[in-house]
Amino acid sequence: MAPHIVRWGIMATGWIAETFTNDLLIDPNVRDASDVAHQVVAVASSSSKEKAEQFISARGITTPCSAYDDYETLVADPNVDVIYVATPHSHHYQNVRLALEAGKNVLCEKAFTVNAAQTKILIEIARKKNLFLMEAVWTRYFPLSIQIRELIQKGEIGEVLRVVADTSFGDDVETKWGTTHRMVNPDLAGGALLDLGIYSLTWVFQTLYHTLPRDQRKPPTVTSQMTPYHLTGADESTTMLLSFPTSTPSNGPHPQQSHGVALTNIRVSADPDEKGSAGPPIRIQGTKGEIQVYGQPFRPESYRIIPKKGGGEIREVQCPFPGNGKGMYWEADEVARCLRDGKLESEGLPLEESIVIMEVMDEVRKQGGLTYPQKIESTEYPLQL
Ligand SMILES: NC(=O)C1=CN([C@@H]2O[C@H](COP(=O)(O)OP(=O)(O)OC[C@H]3O[C@@H](n4cnc5c(N)ncnc54)[C@H](OP(=O)(O)O)[C@@H]3O)[C@@H](O)[C@H]2O)C=CC1
Ligand SMILES: O=C1OC[C@@H](O)[C@H](O)[C@H]1O
Repeated sequence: MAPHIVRWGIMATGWIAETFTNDLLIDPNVRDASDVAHQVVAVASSSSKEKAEQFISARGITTPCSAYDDYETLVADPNVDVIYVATPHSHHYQNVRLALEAGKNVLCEKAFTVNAAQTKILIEIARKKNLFLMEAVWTRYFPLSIQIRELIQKGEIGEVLRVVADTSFGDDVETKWGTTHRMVNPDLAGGALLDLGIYSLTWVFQTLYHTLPRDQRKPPTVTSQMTPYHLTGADESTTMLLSFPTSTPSNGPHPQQSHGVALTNIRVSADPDEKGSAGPPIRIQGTKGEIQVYGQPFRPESYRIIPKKGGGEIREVQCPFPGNGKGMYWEADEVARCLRDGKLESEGLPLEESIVIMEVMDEVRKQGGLTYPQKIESTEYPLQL
C-alpha cells in the first residue's frame, strides 16, 4: 500500500528545527515505517527569506519547498498539511494560535506554552476547528518509551510506586548560557523547568499516570523547591515531589499513592563524566522489581529490567536509532498516522495530559516564585512579542 504522505511547514530555522527536519528527511523504511512518508514543502524564518533558503539548501532538500520571511505566509500556504512550531517557549502560544486560526494542524515543541491557561485556549481552538494538535514531547514516541509503558501495564515490575527522574546538565551556566540564551532568558520563558524539567515530568507521568486506564488518571499534588539563576531570575534548579492517588479505598490494602521525584538542574549534572558512571537518570520502582533507563532522559538509549530477588535474570535492552537519526522521526510518524486516521490528538500524549503537566509546572513556578513577563504569560491574541 502507498504510504500516507504528510506535507510539513517548518516555522523557525533554529537548532531544533534543523534537527527535526533532518530526521523528517530520513527514509522511513530504515525504521520500518513504510506506511508513512514526510515531505518538507515550506520553511519560514522571521529573520529573513535568505535564512529560510539557506535552511532548505543546507538540508539538501531538492523537492519543491517554499521559503518565506514571515510565519503568516507559511500558515496560509495551501500545500502545507501540518506546521511544526520550533520557536522559543515564549512564542508558542502566539505562533500555534496563528497556525490554528489559519486552519492548520500543529505539532508544537515543548514546553507547550508558558502556562496552562494558554494551552487550554489552544486546545479549545483546535477542537472547535477540528484540527490536530500535539505537544512535541519526542521521547514519548521512542520504541523504548512505548516498550516500558507496555511492560508496566503488563505488570512486569508489579505495582509502580516510585519513579525518580533527573534531567540535569552540569554547565558553567554563566559562561555557557550567559543572560540572553533561551535556556536562561525570562523573556523567552527560559529556565531549567520548562526546558529540561519537562522531561523528568514526562518520565514521571508516562509511568505513573499514562499507564493507568483513562478514568483512573488523577492529577498529582506537588511540592517543590526552585533556585533562581542569579543573573536572570529564571530557575537553574528545580526539584519536584509529586504524589499520585493510585486507588480507591475499595481496592483493599494497596497503597493510596505513588510518588514521582522529578529533578532538573543546569549547574550539576545527572551524568558528570558522560559515561553513565553516576547510575541511571531514571529509576522506575515497582513491587516486583525495577526498570532503569540509561542515556539522557530526553534521548534514552537502553534500559534494564531488574526483577526482585528470586524473580529471574536481569535483562538489558538496547534501543538504537535507525538511519543515524536523532529520534525525532518517531513523533513525526505519529503525527502522520494521526492525520491519516483522522485523529485530532495523539494517544501517546493526550491533550488532557499536556494540560495536567502544564498545571503542575504552573504550581511549581508559583511555589518557587518564578513569573515571566506579563506579555508572554498573557492569553491575549494577537500580541507583538
Ligand atoms: N525536542 C528537543 O529535543 C528540543 C526542543 N527544543 C525546543 O525547541 C524550541 C526552540 O529551541 P531551539 O531551536 O533550541 O532555539 P533556537 O534559539 O535555536 O531557535 C529558535 C528560533 O525561533 C525563531 N524565533 C522567533 N522569534 C524569536 C525570538 N524572539 N528569539 C529567538 N528566536 C526566535 C528563530 O527562527 P527564525 O529567525 O528563523 O524565525 C530562532 O532561530 C524550544 O521550545 C525548545 O524547548 C530545543 C532543543 C531540543
Ligand atoms: O528539549 C531539549 O532537549 C535537548 C536539550 O539539549 C535541550 O536543551 C532541550 O531544549
